Amino acid sequence: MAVTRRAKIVCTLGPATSSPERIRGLVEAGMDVARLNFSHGSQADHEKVFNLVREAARTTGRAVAILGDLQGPKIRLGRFADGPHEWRTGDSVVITGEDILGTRERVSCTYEKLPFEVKPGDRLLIDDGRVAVEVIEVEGSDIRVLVTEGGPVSNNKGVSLPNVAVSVPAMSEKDTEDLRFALRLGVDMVAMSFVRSPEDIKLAHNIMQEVGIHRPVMAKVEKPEAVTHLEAIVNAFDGIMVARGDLGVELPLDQVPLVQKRAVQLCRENAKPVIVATQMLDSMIENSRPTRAEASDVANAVLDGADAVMLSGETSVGKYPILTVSTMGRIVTTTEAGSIAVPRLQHDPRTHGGALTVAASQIAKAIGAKAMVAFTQTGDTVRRLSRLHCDLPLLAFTPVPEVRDLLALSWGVETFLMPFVEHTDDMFRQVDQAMLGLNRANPGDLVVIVAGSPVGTPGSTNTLRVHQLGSLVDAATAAQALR
Ligand SMILES: Nc1ncnc2c1ncn2[C@@H]1O[C@H](COP(=O)(O)OP(=O)(O)OP(=O)(O)O)[C@@H](O)[C@H]1O
Ligand SMILES: CC(=O)C(=O)O
Ligand SMILES: [K+]
Ligand SMILES: [Mg+2]
Repeated sequence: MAVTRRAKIVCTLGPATSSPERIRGLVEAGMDVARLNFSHGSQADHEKVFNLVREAARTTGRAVAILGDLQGPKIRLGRFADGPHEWRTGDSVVITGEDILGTRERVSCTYEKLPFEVKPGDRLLIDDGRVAVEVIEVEGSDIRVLVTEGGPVSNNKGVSLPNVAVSVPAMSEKDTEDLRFALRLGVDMVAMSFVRSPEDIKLAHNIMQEVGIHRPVMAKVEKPEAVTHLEAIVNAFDGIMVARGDLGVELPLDQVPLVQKRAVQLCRENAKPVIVATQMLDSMIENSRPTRAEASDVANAVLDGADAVMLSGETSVGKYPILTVSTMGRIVTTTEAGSIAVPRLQHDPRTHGGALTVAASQIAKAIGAKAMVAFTQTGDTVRRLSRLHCDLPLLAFTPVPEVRDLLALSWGVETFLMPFVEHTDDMFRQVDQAMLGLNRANPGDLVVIVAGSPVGTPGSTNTLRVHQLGSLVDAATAAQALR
């Protein structure tokens, strides 16, 4: 059974990737998760691409999950009446809390209280720090600023205030509406931006409760508060995105690499999926080849042990979206083919699931098994296998669609949505059907199966079986295979 790429690829969709052809191209190039970024575009735009992704997944037969990424409490510039402008160093311009259609000289921002929360001398960074301005004075709703580092400005660019604790709520009205919309649309998972506390997940859960649709929620780590409470946030949420774009503005830039490594390791210790995001192949927005530094960045995220790597502007607005995905896929595959191991877990797994999965991977290697298989109701067992980054194929069987969807993010996991298993014989039959039916292995090959008993009871992971494909083995045969 050939193992190809194991780390997953998340692609942000946008104007460059809104046509059926482009979306199909992304899927064929290896997109595992499509990110709908609610910071940009209308709900109608997102609905359109949502349907195109589902369509492309169906026609290609590839599993593609859809992530709805909420804007979060980010302050942004409003819209300009007449396209992008250049703010030159030394220019004096106005950012206003008033809701106006902007000009080069005066543009609105999405947080009307901003004029009351800044003071002369404060530094504002626009578009992930590409443009910097300093507050000169505040007159009513107008903040007069001096451009200290010039550059282009355009619609909805982010505004960060690294040293100002602004009092924006964790979910804006827009976020609430977008979340309701995304849930009803059918997204597979949700990301909350600018998470500051483990409690923030409750805001999403409340809305899920109200709508009656529950989906996994990822926390985007892009605030100093999230770095401070990282472990609690990893525990509270279903996974993490290291959102390096805003993180590198909110924190001194030089801290980003270590936060990335710490977040990836913490997620692995806790068996939660982790995405490394932003600027991974940034120069491919314009060029058909990435820089060597960018190739190394993707490779190093994989070697850190990330479950997934993400493309943003490269696929949403870039010139070479599909080429970028295939380039990223190649870098990942080549890196994984090298014999450099990801860091070891820093703790010895002690939960039943944790200990059993470590044993399963050792046994699988020792007996030359062709794959590891996990039966899971929550996804937890298979995430515990995934975090070990074992070379063998890793198959998850679950009757729960939401579990399959979140597993789209987990390193090396291929998921089969299967009917609920009542007896162990059903379990073996499902494995045979998947592996032999799809020509993934031959009769007589061994696989190691981890499951719970009684079968189908969440949290009961306690069974490890060696199964010979094509035979309904009993315990004696399994024991013999183990010898
Ligand atoms: N749907 C869209 N319509 C118009 N412009 C877009 C759209 N999506 C992205 N862009 C442009 O591409 C840039 C990069 O895209 P990306 O999706 O990474 O946005 P971002 O603002 O950096 O993300 P985030 O809000 O999550 O931090 C954006 O800043 C924006 O200028
Ligand atoms: C992805 C994202 O939101 C960031 O990097 O800031
Ligand atoms: K967003
Ligand atoms: Mg961000």
